[in-house]
Amino acid sequence: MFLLLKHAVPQLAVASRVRKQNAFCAYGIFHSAVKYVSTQEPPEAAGKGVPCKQFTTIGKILNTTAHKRVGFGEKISIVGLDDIGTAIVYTLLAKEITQNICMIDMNEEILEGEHLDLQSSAMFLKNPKIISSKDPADTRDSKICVITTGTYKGRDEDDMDYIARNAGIVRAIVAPLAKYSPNAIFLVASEPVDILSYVTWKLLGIPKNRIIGTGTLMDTARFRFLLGEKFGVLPECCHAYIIGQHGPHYSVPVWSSANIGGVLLKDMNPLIGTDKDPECWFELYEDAVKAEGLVRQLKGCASWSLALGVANVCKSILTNANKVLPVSTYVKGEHAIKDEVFLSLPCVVGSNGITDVIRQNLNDNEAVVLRRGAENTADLQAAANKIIA
Ligand SMILES: NC(=O)c1ccc[n+]([C@@H]2O[C@H](COP(=O)([O-])OP(=O)(O)OC[C@H]3O[C@@H](n4cnc5c(N)ncnc54)[C@H](O)[C@@H]3O)[C@@H](O)[C@H]2O)c1
Repeated sequence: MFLLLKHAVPQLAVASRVRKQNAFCAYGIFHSAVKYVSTQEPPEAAGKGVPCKQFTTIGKILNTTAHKRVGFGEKISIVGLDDIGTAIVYTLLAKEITQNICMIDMNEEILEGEHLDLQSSAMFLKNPKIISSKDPADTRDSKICVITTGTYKGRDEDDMDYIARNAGIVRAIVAPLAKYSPNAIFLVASEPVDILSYVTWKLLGIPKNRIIGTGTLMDTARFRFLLGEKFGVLPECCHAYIIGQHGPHYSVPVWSSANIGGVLLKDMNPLIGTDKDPECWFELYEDAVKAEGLVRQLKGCASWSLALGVANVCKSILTNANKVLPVSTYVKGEHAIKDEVFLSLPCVVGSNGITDVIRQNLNDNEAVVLRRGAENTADLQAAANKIIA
């Protein structure tokens, strides 16, 4: 079932949009007379009580008075529908994590285009229910709201200006989302992800277990990929984490507990991860955290990998799988962190969001870098605090 249009009616005043409108009419979905295409409602009679011929035909074939009940599963709303948001929607549908999606953006053309594209794939999916809208009211009763709105940092832009701008965007969207889905879990993917997770928590005042930032999930995924390549085993069998602040500056590769099949790498190579290691394993970490910037330089943004990561978190929530994932959470008090910040630690993710934080046995150096990242995040957060005060 595809629903659209209440809030995305094309602007007929613009010539090119008129052409687009006509093209869409062939599908009968963007025509103003057709508000909904629904598998749940029986066809209405057309005109003044005279049944439409088409519906008469349907009535000869089907018992149209019987309502067809379709189970769509729990609803996931994705806010921000450019490269990242679109990749997330596609991944959620293709991996059959939910059949109940709401796509929100302020750009009507993106909404229409993506909706039409996805509608064309209904035959290959499981007849999903997809709503496209500018109106946050359409996210009502979401189990998860994924935030991917944002802007990228300008080449010479000051950190504080960039943070303030993206905090302002989050401020504009999260309160209406929480109004319509008061029990939702908020999954923040927008950058800077740790600070925007904090901003979401501060603005909404909801329990911290219901705010999850993608944090170092992708740093860890890339780290495990590179380890897997070295050892010739699946990345998921490389038990290694990058924690702390997302990105290349204050994230922490936890070499002290990295293991393959229960064998600690540091037991085989006590210098592993240090700059004194003759095997230079620290380069794996450096490559992992630099990869996102490289992808961005080459193709705009790391959309597919992040989408799979987000889908993985969503699946753990919807199935109450209690997966342990390195995601951004409230960390004050963990590892002697004094600042009120969100950073990544291995977290247990289930139907209530983050239900536990794993207390890793970090070595002194790892704990120091983690705390330094917390201080740096708190300093940068000052720009966001001004916006949300
Ligand atoms: N967490 C990670 O690992 C990671 C990786 C890559 C990118 N990102 C971040 O993900 C975010 C999205 O990336 P993208 O390439 O899709 O970004 P983008 O800036 O191209 O797209 C953002 C979308 O949000 C929409 N939008 C902006 N303000 C809105 C509002 N108030 N209401 C509704 N829609 C609004 C825009 O119309 C646009 O479609 C960025 O913040 C980016 O930095 C995160």
